[in-house]
Amino acid sequence: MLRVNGLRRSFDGVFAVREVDLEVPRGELRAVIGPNGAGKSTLFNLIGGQLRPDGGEVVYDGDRIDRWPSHRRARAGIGVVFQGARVFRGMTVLENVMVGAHGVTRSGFLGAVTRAPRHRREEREILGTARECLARTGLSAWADRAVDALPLGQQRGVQLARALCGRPRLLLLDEPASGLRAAERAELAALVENLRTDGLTVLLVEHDVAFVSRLADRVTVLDLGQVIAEGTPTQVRADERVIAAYLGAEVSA
Ligand SMILES: Nc1ncnc2c1ncn2[C@@H]1O[C@H](COP(=O)(O)OP(=O)(O)OP(=O)(O)O)[C@@H](O)[C@H]1O
Repeated sequence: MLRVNGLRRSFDGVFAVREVDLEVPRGELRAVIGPNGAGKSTLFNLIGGQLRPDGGEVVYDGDRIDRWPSHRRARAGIGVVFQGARVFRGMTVLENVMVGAHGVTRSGFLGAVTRAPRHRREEREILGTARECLARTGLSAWADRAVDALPLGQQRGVQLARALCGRPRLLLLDEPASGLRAAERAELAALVENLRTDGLTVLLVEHDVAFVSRLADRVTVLDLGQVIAEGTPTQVRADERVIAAYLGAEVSA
């Protein structure tokens, strides 16, 4: 489903991602972990299309996509939930989720605003999709509530539902559990697990090893922009290079 070969990206001459190889089969939930500054978000943005690589390639479903703009990747089925993403305040939960579908309709958001007949038809389709995605994330009962009124855990659910509205086949999640309380993390984990059971391929970038251990089929560990280990959660947790990278980060923090 996703193959990354020799991917490189530097900022001001310093490598953030250095010769990274990654292969994620269809239907797998892959976690990418690593200490602060390991290059996780950079890798995420190189796959999602927010950044261009200096070298190497990203192949998605047989197509080389590393020069494609992010909206083309979205249309091809790559859904993204960014680190620290915000909900649209002042809008309802349902409206927040509908925004996710506008990007993939032919008329887009502008068409929805001008309300031509075809756009009205698309608007109805979008509404249906949004309701379906809210149901998938267990948020239907909140559809007409102001999104600001929801606790942070459920706001993350709204972001997930918004990404699902684009009907992704590969879902990229950057630290979705950050800032959540233990019970909210558990709920989010259950939600992500359900998506995987539905057949979605998921790439989950996360700092917290415990969170991914329960969820991931396999884990790729980055440190200083390079892959230092890859395997099942049990394998990487026992890996000496991984332990050293995390301990080193704590000592220097
Ligand atoms: N836009 C940028 N401009 C300059 N340097 C950057 C930029 N983005 C990332 N970096 C640098 O690249 C390195 C990797 O950063 P990145 O954010 O990818 O790591 P990370 O593993 O996601 O860290 P965190 O867990 O803290 O989010 C860091 O040294 C960072 O300072």
